[in-house]
Amino acid sequence: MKFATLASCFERLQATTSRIEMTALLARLLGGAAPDEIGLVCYFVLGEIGPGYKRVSLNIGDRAAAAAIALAAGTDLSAVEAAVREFGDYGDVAYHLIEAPAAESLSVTDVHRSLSAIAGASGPGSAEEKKSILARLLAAATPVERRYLVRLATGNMRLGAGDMTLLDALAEAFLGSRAERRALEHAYNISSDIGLVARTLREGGLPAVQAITITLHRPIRPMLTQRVARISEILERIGSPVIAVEEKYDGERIQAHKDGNDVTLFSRRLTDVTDQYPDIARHIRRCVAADTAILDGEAVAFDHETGTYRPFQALMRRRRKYQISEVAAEIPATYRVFDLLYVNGESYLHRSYPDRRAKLEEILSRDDHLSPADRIITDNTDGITEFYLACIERGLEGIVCKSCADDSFYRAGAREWQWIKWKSDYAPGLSDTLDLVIVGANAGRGKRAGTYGSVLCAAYNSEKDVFQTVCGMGTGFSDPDLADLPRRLAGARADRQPARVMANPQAAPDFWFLPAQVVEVLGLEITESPIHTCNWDPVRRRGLALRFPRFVRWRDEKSPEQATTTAEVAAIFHRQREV
Ligand SMILES: Nc1ncnc2c1ncn2[C@@H]1O[C@H](COP(=O)(O)OP(=O)(O)OP(=O)(O)O)[C@@H](O)[C@H]1O
Repeated sequence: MKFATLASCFERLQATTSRIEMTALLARLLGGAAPDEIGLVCYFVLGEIGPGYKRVSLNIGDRAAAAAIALAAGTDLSAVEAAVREFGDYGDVAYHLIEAPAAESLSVTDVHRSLSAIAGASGPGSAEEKKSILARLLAAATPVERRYLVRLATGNMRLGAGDMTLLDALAEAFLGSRAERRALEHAYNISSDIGLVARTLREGGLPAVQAITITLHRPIRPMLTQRVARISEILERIGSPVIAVEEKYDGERIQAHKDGNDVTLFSRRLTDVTDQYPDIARHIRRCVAADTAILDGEAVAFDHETGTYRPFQALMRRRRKYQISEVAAEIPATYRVFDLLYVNGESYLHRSYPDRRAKLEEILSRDDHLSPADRIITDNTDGITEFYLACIERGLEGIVCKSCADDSFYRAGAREWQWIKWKSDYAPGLSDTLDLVIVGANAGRGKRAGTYGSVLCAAYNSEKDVFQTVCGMGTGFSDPDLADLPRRLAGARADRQPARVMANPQAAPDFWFLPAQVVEVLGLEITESPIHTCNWDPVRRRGLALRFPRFVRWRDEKSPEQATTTAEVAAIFHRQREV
């Protein structure tokens, strides 16, 4: 496939404000891709050059992009900088500034090869090498291609298509309808690699996709928890006669892959964080009695002298330090394992939670640094409440209740009623904060001139793969947070309402943003609203809104699709009413 075909599809994707049209455009594009290209096309659409978990970084910053554009255009840096002031985007600068006619016709594979060479360049002289590879690509390209080459290289693709939109498009192209997306989702959930799913589908059809299996060092998308409004609802919601109540740790979710002595650790966003936790990798080598295994658990900072857990912030301090081995000694992390997904070549996803837990206990030799999550088994609410209070006393964040039924499988990537969390109350009305996605902002006035006065926040509708607004938020920010807002949001600026953002005209902000930044928000209650589109009822012309939202913190470890869902907001609203 010619890269020009891709670039012209990208132009159309950017111009559309309809998700259905976006899916149709992508389906047509994917339908025309050859087996060895289709995976690359998927990565490019997502603004990447490989599966997200591989952490392939091109490391082309604004300065390097400017230098490459100058080289390809035969001008100096000051001309590029002037054009950046005029157009505001390096892709547009490359489009306008480089005048040479396209030297050759680039294929998708050519572009991927060159970008991979840029990613692979390291050591002294690599900055020069990256610049000249990019300049050569730009010189060979047409103006529209240049726009997207620069956006790919600088990590600013901003097409607004997410992985679920791509799965819909693949289903439409190869299985006849978007309704078939579910058939592809499982393969994606256990491989976290949309390129692989696309390639397999293109080559071998649905049976081949269904044969995709768990592979070590390739992350599985994590199973997630639901929430309820009252502790007394937990048993009824889970629906199994006995449940397990586990301690809830306030640390970082870590999926550990052990392959002999080779250990890989993945974060909640499925990036490789092995370098961040050399201590945990060591404990896993020592304490896991299996040749191969995939564990799910939480890394928590633990004070071995006092035997108490330390807060999430302590763990995050490790991240900022360069010399991780030194900080690891100062702030040791322990690994509390709550699930087993795979052992000695066998998937455990379709085993019940009690079976998985029994095997987990069999293969773990527990010590201070690594142990299965502490828990009780109970059939009554008093038992749950007692354990919860004891957890809070020990400085934990709360509990996670889990079904023990025969069908309590590990549902990769799903948020269902098999796992329910209960945390200490943050606010009188809500039992939890929401994680929302910033999709817009209003200009600041007075004291806030130069930054934003408020941001427009949205929840994720996972059924439709769109973002629906829930509130405008202007309070809770510290002065430094406020001052930093424009920088934080700069990369996501969009010149019109993005296709996957649903907002009513009354809520239209001064500036739009593509869904990228996730923020934790505290609020008083959920109410009906004629303005916000969360769970929009077209007949009553009402959605749901969060009242009195306050900024709590940034959730950089979450992707927009991992934000609070509109279904969760609806569940909170209905339960609030019952109370
Ligand atoms: N015993 C446990 N079982 C499952 N998850 C646990 C447990 N202890 C701690 N956790 C953590 O709790 C998280 C879910 O609760 P929480 O609301 O704190 O996190 P979140 O990031 O806001 O939500 P989510 O991960 O569900 O999107 C899990 O992702 C996991 O990292």
